[in-house]
Amino acid sequence: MEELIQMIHRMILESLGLENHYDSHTKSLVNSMRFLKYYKDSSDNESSIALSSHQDSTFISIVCQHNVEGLEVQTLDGDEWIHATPIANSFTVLAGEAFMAWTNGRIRAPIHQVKLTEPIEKRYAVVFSTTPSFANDMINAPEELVDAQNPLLFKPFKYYDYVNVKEDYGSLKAYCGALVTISLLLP
Ligand SMILES: O=C(O)CCC(=O)C(=O)O
Ligand SMILES: [Fe+2]
Repeated sequence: MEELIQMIHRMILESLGLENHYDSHTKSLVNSMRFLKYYKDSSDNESSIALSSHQDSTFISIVCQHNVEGLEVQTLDGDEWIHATPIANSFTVLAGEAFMAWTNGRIRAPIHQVKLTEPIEKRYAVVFSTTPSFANDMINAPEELVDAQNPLLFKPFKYYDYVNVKEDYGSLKAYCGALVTISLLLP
């Protein structure tokens, strides 16, 4: 799994022309694995939200749904939820806020949720994630990704400081979004 995660990081960095950052970037990662179990009340005939909508804080999360659907990803315009239908022998990869900030918004952290619909009563999932290491958790977009057309979107921040207060702020933008000034040229 670690190999797969590293490969995904490499593919993202290569697609952004950041090969020279690969070694320092991968050295600053830690891997984690979570086992999740969801229940739906059997008296509840409607679909129910088992995990409310959120953006992951991580760099990436690899979700294995064990062939029981439920993961839904919101479209960018916020109008629709796309079902991430489980496919045998495959995983769903989600980018998180750490990657969104580090790539200066090139990689988006989608809003997602878990919804259980009839007849599902129980669901297991395994999530493998990468986050910054405790020793080096500063998230600072490489200068190659910041220019006049792509101003810095998030001020440099310490990842674990943010994770500790994430619930109070509600979004990374509210925590450290950089002010984008728009100058109007009046005639
Ligand atoms: O259970 C899933 O499919 C997704 C879990 C998830 O989004 C999370 O743990 O952050
Ligand atoms: Fe998530």
